[in-house]
Amino acid sequence: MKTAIDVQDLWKSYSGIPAVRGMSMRVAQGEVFGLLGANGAGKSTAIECILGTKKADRGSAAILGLDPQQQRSQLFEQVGVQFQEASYPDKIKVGELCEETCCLYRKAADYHFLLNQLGLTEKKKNFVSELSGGEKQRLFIVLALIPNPKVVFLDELTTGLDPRARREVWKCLLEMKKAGLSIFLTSHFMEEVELLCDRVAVLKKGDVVFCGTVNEMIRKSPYERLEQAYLWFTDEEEEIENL
Ligand SMILES: Nc1ncnc2c1ncn2[C@@H]1O[C@H](COP(=O)(O)OP(=O)(O)OP(=O)(O)O)[C@@H](O)[C@H]1O
Repeated sequence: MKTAIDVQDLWKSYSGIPAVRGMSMRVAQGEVFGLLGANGAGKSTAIECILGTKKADRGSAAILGLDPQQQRSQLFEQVGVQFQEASYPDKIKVGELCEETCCLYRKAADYHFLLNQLGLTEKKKNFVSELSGGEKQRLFIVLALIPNPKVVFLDELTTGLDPRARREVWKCLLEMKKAGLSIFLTSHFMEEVELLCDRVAVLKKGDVVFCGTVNEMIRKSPYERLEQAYLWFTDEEEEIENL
């Protein structure tokens, strides 16, 4: 199977305090891979080092065989990214933002088609600031898909959404998965992880403490549910009592 993302012994510290400690993992093309971990475990730092927007102290990362630092422009054309705190000017309309994003790419997708696929056609003339949380997240998916990417990175895409909006986003992601896209996501929702992810890695204070399928993760813990297994791997056992 072809490799979409290859991370080898990645290290990153801030002022001498390690945030990611020797992360290694491979994501196959067409796979949905989930990076899990508590707040501050190092997920966003890992994503930024993999994408090359932050420089790792040690180790290497390749996306589609390309070096994110040395081959930025080639990579930019093939990778879609949604960051946790994506911010756009308030006074821009949905259609305008899509058009501006399309201008950045040589082979941009037809954004009208994407807006339609994600149920946002009627919002084309609305200001981005007028969209609901769920609509905004769906717009971020559209923007991430505009490059016609082979790989997309989604950092806590459904955080802050109500259950129905979250399910709408899941439906979109399942469609993307069916279309063969490689997806690297972070999430705090175990239901989402179970539904979407082929494999997961669990980060604890910068260390990868588990990498494998959801079923393997449950089997390797003393528990029967993913949420309990996750808390066990991250040493938050006192929380399990409350589940
Ligand atoms: N620019 C920075 N300068 C200093 N410390 C940072 C910086 N960015 C992150 N950190 C620290 O690195 C650690 C990992 O942070 P990171 O944002 O990668 O975690 P995360 O797993 O993505 O968390 P969350 O789930 O809350 O988004 C945290 O202790 C954080 O305070």
